[in-house]
Amino acid sequence: MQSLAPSSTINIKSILRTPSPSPSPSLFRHHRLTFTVNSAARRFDSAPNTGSITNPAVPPSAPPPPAAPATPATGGVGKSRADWQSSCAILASKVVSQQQNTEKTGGADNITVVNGHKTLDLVPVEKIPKPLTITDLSPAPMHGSTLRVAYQGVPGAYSEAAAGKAYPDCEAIPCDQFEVAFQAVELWIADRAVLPVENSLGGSIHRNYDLLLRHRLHIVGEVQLPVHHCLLALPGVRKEFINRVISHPQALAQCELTLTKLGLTVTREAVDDTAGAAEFVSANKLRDTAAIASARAAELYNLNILADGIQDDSSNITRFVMLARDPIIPRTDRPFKTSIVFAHDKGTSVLFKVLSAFAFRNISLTKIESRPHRNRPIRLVDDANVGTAKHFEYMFYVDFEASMADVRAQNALAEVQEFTSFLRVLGSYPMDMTPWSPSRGD
Ligand SMILES: O=C(O)C(=O)C[C@]1(C(=O)O)C=C[C@@H](O)C=C1
Repeated sequence: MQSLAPSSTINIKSILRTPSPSPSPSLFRHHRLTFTVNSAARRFDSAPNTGSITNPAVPPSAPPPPAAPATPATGGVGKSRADWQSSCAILASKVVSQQQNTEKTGGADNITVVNGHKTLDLVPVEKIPKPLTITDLSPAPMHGSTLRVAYQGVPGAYSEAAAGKAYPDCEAIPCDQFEVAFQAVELWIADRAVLPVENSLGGSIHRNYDLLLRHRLHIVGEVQLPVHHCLLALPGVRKEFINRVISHPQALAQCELTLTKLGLTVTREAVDDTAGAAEFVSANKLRDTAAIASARAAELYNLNILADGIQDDSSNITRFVMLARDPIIPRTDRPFKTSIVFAHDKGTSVLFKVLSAFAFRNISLTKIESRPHRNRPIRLVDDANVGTAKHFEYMFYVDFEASMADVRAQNALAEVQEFTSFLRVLGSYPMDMTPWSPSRGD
């Protein structure tokens, strides 16, 4: 994975207004994407719920990329997939013409006719383009051959490490908010986003569940990352000097007991990400503040490691999901997981009925999460319902261990749809099966 040095920030609006049709890759290499509300961005925020099953086995037609700036040209080949395909067609027709011409002239003449025009520089026979295969038709990077992966945070964040684990040769693009990572993919600035959804100690990262519903991206994979926290401070600073510890709220929660054991019953302050906390201590030369972050963050921001492995549990794992504009085609030849979200209007025991649709088919659930329904969070009930002052409405997120290509999953979902007023498949994707051991400092 290519690492990115942090520096000043740019915003999506300015990227979209860049007049050049091919923004330089270095633009991204040194900047962090920030959030500026613009009309394009708002369009995605308000994506309506369909209330119907979205089947990842049937990829929706991809939206056209936005204006030219977001679709850089790569060499002589066109910018979009359509350009690229028509380039292939032109090349192919050149080859045919060349062969015909060679037959006629014995190969002496290298001028030929393509689509009625005389042209030079024929494609040599040994470079005849290969026919398209099914892999050519799967979602491909739009920025040359390097996959661009958006993550929240600055270099040194665990999310950057997760992006590298998910896509080893990717170019990781730091974003200042989760929402920006979603938008970077929607606006074709990035090809994928890798975002945390739950941690073995701290629980769910609710913000990302809410954003999954508000945006139209698909879950195409998952990675589990052992998270090994360090306590970082400026060189020369000792633990006794510290009167404040800053980090991402999840990281603070994951180290709460250990901090107390270390005698650091000091102010704890939440910031956007762990590496950002390290960068802040370093940039402001704070001698009374420590950051909880990775060993890589210590290296990047020239901090010392005061304590290593300070997470309260050595098996501290964060699960990240990989998001893309298009779903992947589900398969049955390896373990798959499917994530859905649903809501129901009325009826009794709906949740029980939904869960039993999976239980009766021996499909294991790996996660269930409820979130207050954003549009109708609280409804007051009438006086007859004495004792229940308010009625909450929820969206339920469920992960189960089966592929959408598995007939059991299809039948279960058909049944779930009968009990629910809204159902969406967020993605059907290969399970991360890598065995993990207690987190190490890597
Ligand atoms: O702050 C970071 O480094 C992140 O990547 C975010 C995050 C999170 O959101 O949970 C990721 C992994 C750790 O659990 C702590 C923080």
